[in-house]
Amino acid sequence: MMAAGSTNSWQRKNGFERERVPRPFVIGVAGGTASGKSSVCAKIMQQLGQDDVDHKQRQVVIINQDTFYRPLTEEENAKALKGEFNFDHPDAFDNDFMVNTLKDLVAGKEVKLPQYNYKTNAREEKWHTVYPADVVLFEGILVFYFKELRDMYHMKLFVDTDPDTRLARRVLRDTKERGRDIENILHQYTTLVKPAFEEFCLPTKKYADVIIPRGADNTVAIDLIVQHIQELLRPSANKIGNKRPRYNSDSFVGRPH
Ligand SMILES: Nc1ncnc2c1ncn2[C@@H]1O[C@H](COP(=O)(O)OP(=O)(O)O)[C@@H](O)[C@H]1O
Ligand SMILES: O=c1ccn([C@@H]2O[C@H](COP(=O)(O)O)[C@@H](O)[C@H]2O)c(=O)[nH]1
Repeated sequence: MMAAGSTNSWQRKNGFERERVPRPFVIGVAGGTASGKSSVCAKIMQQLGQDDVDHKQRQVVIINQDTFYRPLTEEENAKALKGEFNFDHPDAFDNDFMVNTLKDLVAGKEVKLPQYNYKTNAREEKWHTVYPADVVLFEGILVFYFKELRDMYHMKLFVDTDPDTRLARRVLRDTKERGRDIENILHQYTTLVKPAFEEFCLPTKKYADVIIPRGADNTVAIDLIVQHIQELLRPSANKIGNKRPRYNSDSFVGRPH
């Protein structure tokens, strides 16, 4: 008889090599600006029952790629204030910081991260701690662009929302929440955001495992993704030879902290 968790030669030959679902389970969530990436992640987190959990105990964490914008020079900052700095180009990010942070989270380490301030186009001085979790959602416009990052995801989601809808949402959001005026938003969007989306973000859609049309409105897609995560993280689903357990939508089964 074979011990639970071990593989026999037939299983190895037929690709049943993976014994364990990786922890943390890392999910990349890409998509254009204002496509609903944050909203989709928030819904996943909520449906996994993690909303009311203290941040130190959370089994699911959301990391926003905007956290990793590199500090600007004075000259770049002057351009940014006029909507003329390209925040949608891969060079706008501190790539090492981004990759090392994700590596640390994958290694089960806690990390310290700044809060990004869209009004000053800079990181806040005070940094906060993100604790190890079972599921890491890493979301941003270019999270599929960098191969080193791409290789760390166990699941890749692309939030695919109509560009007119995205622009309308961006105008509302950036006037209300990011201290911008409409002229500045439209100038930045037409000269930088849209061309960069077409050059750098849209071509990465091909890497997605799941494309989510209409973002957070797509409850069917979000329900399926949440069910899949719950099933993957159920302890008995980690063992080859064990029967798949019945799905229980009431509870998220993760590592006790
Ligand atoms: N389904 C929706 N209907 C209406 N507004 C939405 C919807 N999804 C997102 N929004 C709004 O659009 C803006 C961008 O959404 P967000 O989830 O932050 O997108 P992203 O993270 O891709 O930039 C936010 O102001 C958000 O409240
Ligand atoms: O200082 C900044 C930093 C970023 N942006 C814009 O933000 C979006 C990315 O955030 P989403 O939440 O995905 O929309 C990107 O398109 C940048 O243009 C900015 O304007 N200023």
